[in-house]
Amino acid sequence: MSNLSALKERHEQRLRIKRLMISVLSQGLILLLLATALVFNLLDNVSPTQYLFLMFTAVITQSCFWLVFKTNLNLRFNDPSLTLLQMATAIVWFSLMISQLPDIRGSLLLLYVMVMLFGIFQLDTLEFVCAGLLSLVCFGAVILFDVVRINSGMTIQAPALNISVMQWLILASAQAWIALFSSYVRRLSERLKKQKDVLKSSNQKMQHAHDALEQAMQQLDEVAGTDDLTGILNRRRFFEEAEQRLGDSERYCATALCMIDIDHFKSINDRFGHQAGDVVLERFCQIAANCLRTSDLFGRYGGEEFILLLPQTNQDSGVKVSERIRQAFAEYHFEQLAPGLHLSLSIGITLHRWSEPLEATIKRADEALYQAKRNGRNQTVYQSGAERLQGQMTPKSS
Ligand SMILES: Nc1nc2c(ncn2[C@@H]2O[C@H](COP(=O)(O)OP(=O)(O)OP(=O)(O)O)[C@@H](O)[C@H]2O)c(=O)[nH]1
Repeated sequence: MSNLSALKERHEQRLRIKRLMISVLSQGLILLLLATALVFNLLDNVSPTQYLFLMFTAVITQSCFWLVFKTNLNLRFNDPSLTLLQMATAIVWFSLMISQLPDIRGSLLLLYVMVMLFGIFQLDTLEFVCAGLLSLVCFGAVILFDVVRINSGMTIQAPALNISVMQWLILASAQAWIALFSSYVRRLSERLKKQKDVLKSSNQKMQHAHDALEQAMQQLDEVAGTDDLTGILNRRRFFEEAEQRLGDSERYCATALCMIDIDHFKSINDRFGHQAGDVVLERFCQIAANCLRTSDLFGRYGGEEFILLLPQTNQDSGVKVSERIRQAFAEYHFEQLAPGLHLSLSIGITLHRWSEPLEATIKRADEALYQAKRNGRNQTVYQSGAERLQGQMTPKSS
């Protein structure tokens, strides 16, 4: 058995024991009510010995069930919950009790109905009908037992035969009604289950279609070289152009590289929807583009992360450009999404070292970006290769 199914089995076994505890509690409650009635002398025909006998049989039967569940013996049966067996035991026990309490027999018939409720979701129609018939047979046996004892000359307190027969008929009608009701409930729950499965599989199909569409759009973007949503360079084209620019650059000419990430962008999608997220991305690109020179390279690195290559830019100028973008974006009011909504950026910046691979520069800028996130976001962090220097930091609440 795999770990997962063992875990599931343990969980179900715990549920079965919980269900047993509910039945123990119900029986305990009935015994408590009986004890109260005895203490207040409301039951003339029940002796303490009879009461103790009822209690003893209840304890014995429920302990047996508890042991069976605890030792996992129940797993050998077709229905490991042993619902039918538990119901049958309860029916026999209630019949025993009913036979001893002729004064309140009419009201005690409710207990049979109560037992049937335990099986509504667990038993199939045939098992349910069998349980109902067992209750009728047991109650019939109680009436017959009274008749036999009266005919053999014993003086016992028992309802008149016609009343008993009437009670039996009422119980039979109630059980027939419950059997019909339970089969209706079962059919309904099976229908709901089927509908849920259909819904699940069509959701999966839609998800596959959505993924395929997204993949196709990504491939189109790749071919076009620009990002479909924002219109700036896509990752592949940015790399191609950046490699070329760095290859052509003079040894002593500084080039800065920035990684830019919109803070808490996921929460924008979650709060206002994916389309609102797209609007933010587009707006960010427009704001950033307005802060750049035509010679700067601006690309979408992926998701809500953007990349900037600033040729002929040293540390001071690079940090200034980053801060200009960060501040312009922070000042923008996204009132179409929510009144008073301002968003922020975290930016990591570094200088490209002559002849180092582009990936190494990006890695350093990325580290600076994560430092900016760790510092609390809404800021620019500069990282040179050897030491880390924090750039402008003007945290602004969004
Ligand atoms: N609307 C929209 N969302 C996107 C797009 N691409 C990626 N995303 C979403 O961007 C979110 C990125 O979330 P995270 O990586 O957790 O980052 P974050 O919420 O900004 O958190 P921090 O970076 O730690 O501040 C994910 O929910 C992606 O689904 C896109 O093109 N449009």
